[in-house]
Amino acid sequence: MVEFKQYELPTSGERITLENGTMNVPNHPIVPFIEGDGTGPDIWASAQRVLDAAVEKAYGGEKKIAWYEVFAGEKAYNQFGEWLPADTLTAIKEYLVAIKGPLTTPIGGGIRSLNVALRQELDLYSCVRPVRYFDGVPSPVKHPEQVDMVIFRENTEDIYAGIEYQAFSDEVKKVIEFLQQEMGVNKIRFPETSGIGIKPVSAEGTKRLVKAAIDYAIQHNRKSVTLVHKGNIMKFTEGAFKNWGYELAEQEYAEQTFTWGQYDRIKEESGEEAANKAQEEALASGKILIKDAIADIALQQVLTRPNEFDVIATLNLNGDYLSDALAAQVGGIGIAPGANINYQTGHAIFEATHGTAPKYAGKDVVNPGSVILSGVLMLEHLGWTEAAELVYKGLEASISNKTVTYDFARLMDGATQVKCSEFGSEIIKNMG
Ligand SMILES: NC(=O)C1=CN([C@@H]2O[C@H](COP(=O)(O)OP(=O)(O)OC[C@H]3O[C@@H](n4cnc5c(N)ncnc54)[C@H](OP(=O)(O)O)[C@@H]3O)[C@@H](O)[C@H]2O)C=CC1
Ligand SMILES: O=C(O)CCC(=O)C(=O)O
Ligand SMILES: [Mg+2]
Repeated sequence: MVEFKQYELPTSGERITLENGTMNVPNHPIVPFIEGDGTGPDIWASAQRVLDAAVEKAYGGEKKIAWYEVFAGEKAYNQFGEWLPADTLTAIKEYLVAIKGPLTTPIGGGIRSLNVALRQELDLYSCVRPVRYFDGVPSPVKHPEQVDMVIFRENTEDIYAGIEYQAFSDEVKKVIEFLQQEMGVNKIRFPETSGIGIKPVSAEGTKRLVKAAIDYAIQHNRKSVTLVHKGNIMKFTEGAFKNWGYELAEQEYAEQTFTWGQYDRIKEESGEEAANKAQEEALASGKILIKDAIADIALQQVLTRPNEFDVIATLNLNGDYLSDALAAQVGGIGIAPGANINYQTGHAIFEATHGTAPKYAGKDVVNPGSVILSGVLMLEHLGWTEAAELVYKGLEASISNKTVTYDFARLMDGATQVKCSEFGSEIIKNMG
């Protein structure tokens, strides 16, 4: 039996478990939730109502989520004097699947990101962010319906891991001295006034992420996985990510994939025509194309040629940039869901792509769509697809009736602008 230092045990529900790779979901699973900072309480309240209504409607009361509040961020600090109490990690480890609102990270000083800490502590190495279009959502591009991509962002490494030394500190002096004296580095432009950030990227970290992306592509009949990297400049981190990605595909998925690495080798040995033919045949036989793109041009091409991108596997920072940019194409960050998953342990935290949007905190105005859709990803993860479908139905109808929150209303002709809580009610009403 789990023991908490400060939290009370859940009063109802049962544990979700993972045995031999199979998840067992009881009818009343305990699901820890973190409300979040800023707009978190508004969007979480709306999302919880929508998810409960969908489950109730889909299963007539037979299934029900036993929500269990755990704490992080400002609420945790105010109640327990800690930003991320150990009990929160214990609870998520114990109950496997959790959902959270956004948490604030100060810029340039103060605490490090609690969002990143949760991903690192639980080793949630895959940040999965599907980007798809819902009919009627206002978009800045001509063909938003062509956007149907799923980003697999490595979630534990890269410059995002937070290994940084502040300019003028004793630590940074040591690091710079080491680099200059032991490693012969003479390229630090202003060594006296530099901060230093370190970017670890490993073969294991890359391969488990790319494996998750390829597995997803196979399970969901996707056509390609694009490895997005800046390997021309950062050869041994981003370049290695590309090479390890191809290596994994060729070693572990030879039957299911064809890579641009293979294409290049055939081209070199037998010419372009032979390489084109080999690729065509592989794709015609249903193999998934594993290709790559350098991050800067990828950011342009997801916009100009969206139908050439399907599943994307990328490093932590590229994935962060790419997820907000892609969200814009299909109507913005108000409907951009995500999941942080470790496919081995089964631990998963579902969360929106956006942050706390502090200027709207407590105003009940922002779009709860991202957390609602993150909840839908969670329902799908639990196998509760009937409930997930109901939320999609309610959301699609609310958008097509043009009864929407401010972010959509400001771009839609003839829209009725509703509050965050009212949008939740609208979705529930439109579930049918
Ligand atoms: N996973 C997490 O918990 C994340 C946390 N953060 C943290 O959040 C804080 C604020 O970050 P910031 O850079 O301002 O980015 P935010 O994503 O919080 O907000 C930026 C803008 O996005 C729009 N937006 C955000 N959420 C919604 C929503 N639900 N509905 C409609 N529009 C929305 C608003 O645009 P507009 O002004 O046009 O209305 C808002 O001003 C920082 O501390 C950051 O570290 C950031 C990202 C992820
Ligand atoms: O942790 C944060 O504050 C920002 C995280 C973020 O932007 C993201 O995960 O997309
Ligand atoms: Mg981000």
